[in-house]
Amino acid sequence: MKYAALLRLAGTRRLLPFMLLSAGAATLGPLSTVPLGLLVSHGGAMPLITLLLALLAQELCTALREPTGTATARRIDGVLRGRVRTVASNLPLALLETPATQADLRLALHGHRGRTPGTAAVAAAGEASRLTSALLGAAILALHVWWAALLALSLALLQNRRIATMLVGPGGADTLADSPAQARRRRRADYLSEVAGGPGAAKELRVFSLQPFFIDRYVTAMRAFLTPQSRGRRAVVRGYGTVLALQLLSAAGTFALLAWHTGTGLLGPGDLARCVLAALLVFAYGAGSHQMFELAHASEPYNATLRLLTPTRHRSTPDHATIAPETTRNPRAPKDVSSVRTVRIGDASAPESASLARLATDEDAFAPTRTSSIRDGSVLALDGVTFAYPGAATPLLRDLHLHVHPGERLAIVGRNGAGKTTLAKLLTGLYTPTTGTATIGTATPGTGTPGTGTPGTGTPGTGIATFGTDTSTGTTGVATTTSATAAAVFQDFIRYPLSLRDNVSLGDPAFDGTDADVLSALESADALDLLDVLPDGLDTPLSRAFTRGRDLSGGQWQKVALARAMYALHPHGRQILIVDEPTAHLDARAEREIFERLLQRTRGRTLILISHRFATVRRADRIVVLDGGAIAEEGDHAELLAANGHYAHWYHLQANLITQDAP
Ligand SMILES: Nc1ncnc2c1ncn2[C@@H]1O[C@H](COP(=O)(O)OP(=O)(O)OP(=O)(O)O)[C@@H](O)[C@H]1O
Repeated sequence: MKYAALLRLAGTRRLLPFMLLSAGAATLGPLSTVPLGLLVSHGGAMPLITLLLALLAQELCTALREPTGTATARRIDGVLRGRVRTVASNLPLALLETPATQADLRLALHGHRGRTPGTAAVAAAGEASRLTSALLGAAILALHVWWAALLALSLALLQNRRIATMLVGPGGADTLADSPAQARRRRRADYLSEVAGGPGAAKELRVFSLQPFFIDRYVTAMRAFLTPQSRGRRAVVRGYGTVLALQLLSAAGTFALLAWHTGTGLLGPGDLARCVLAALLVFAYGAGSHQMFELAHASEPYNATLRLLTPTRHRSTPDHATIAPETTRNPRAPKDVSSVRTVRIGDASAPESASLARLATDEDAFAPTRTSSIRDGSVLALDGVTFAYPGAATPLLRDLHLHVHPGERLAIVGRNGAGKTTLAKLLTGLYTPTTGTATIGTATPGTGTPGTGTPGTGTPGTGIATFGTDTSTGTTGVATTTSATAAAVFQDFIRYPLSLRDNVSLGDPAFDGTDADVLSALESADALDLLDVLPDGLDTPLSRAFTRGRDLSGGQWQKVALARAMYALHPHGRQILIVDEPTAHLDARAEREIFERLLQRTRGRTLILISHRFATVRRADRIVVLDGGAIAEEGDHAELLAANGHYAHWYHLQANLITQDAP
């Protein structure tokens, strides 16, 4: 029923032909028993023509149902996937990154073995059509010999149920294939197959002669996956014996009854023919159908989609922040903030029992809820922020207080894994604090009205996004933002398989920049010389998957990512730039060049720099040293050297490394 309810998502234009054809396929078989009976009992051209037309129409309905069903399923899946994408793009980043959310997204967007909620909805209609046909057949049979109808129908229902249990019920062969243990084995085998045969690992495999090792592991993993599955399949083959026995019993019993009644003269030849055709329709239901697989396999993608579209089901953290005047919610926020903008994600009150069909058509619950671009000024503040990744036993960062002033150049340093990138993501609203408050907004006092911010709207220059503990409900606020205030280059920047121009101008798709802007960004990232090696200049696709496409070296890609961020810093562009190890792949000359231009281009804007290179870090206005989940030291280069703590130690260590190697 839950699957059939999804059909309405397809819209009348697609649904109507499909439903009409399904109804035709369901009823024309039983209806053709009438001309058949007449033909056998009285002969004549009319019943013959009617019978032929009925059979032809049934064939047509069955054949045309296939493509209309596919179109219906696609439309339903399109609607659901659109919803899922909207929700995913509004999920808190830390939650989006969890394996559980990723698994749900994979299922919701790609289905399971080609089965989706859409294919299940169509299969549900198909099953309903088969059942209708069987019931009508049984009714026709009952008109003549009611106990033959009872026998055939009850055995057909029994067979159908038996097949369903055998194939897809608990312990059935296909549930075995879908069990978490089997899914793990399958993933392992797939991974090993990819490593052993894919291009990604080919270099290392050859250098270390690892192919035999991985092939051997793959064979073992595949065997571990296939053995229980073959056992399950053998059980199915054995189980089919029972179904076959029931089928034989049903056919023998029904036909014996019909023969007996024919012998007693109760059934004439026409009645007998009608009854035989009606009985065959009932038997067909007992034989099962591929639609039963469709229904069973769709449960995983259906449930994953339901979890994603029902935020309260899915989230391990509370999922909404309410709109409230900033002063009541965030007493420690900077005084010059001008208004509050709070972000709502989905509908936190969505009932547990909500059906997917209803959720998918609830316009209010999933309207895009991004904050507007806030581009004027840049207050960044963390107040008493503690942050733990979902599922982590202990917080990574504890009770942090950090205010970044507009125009400040702040460097964050610390050991690997200290939480520098995480801190930068908190500062820009990409992550939401587990407790405490992160404030992101403007420094333009006097504009805007506190508490009037509406998600998705607002005037640039008056907004402030506050994320954190929601004192009105006692929950911890979870909100997301695209961090429209900030441009960023993270360590895992994206290598878009698009043209060089697109790779740069994606820094701000809303900015109608020219090629001159793209070239200027490339120049700032010391990447102009790329144009000498790319055959079609800015139009060259940066992927070898395209004709005349080119791949780039690690350093060249990093320059392109930097150029993308530089592009976002156009005169009306982003006010904050985060660069996470921006020069890790670059040679010393390029590093120096780029850093100078970075400082120039971010003049008057906020720069947050994460780097292990102290030659770069030392030029920041303020350096924050993260250690043990807290800010251990804070100050400018000279102050931190004088303090003689971690920073001084690491700085001297790096300096010594270079001077020791010097001639
Ligand atoms: N999405 C995530 N989910 C769970 N844990 C994460 C996630 N991202 C990072 N971590 C964990 O948080 C810790 C801090 O990571 P982070 O990237 O902030 O460190 P970092 O100081 O920037 O490190 P590095 O100097 O190596 O880049 C690490 O232990 C990491 O494993």
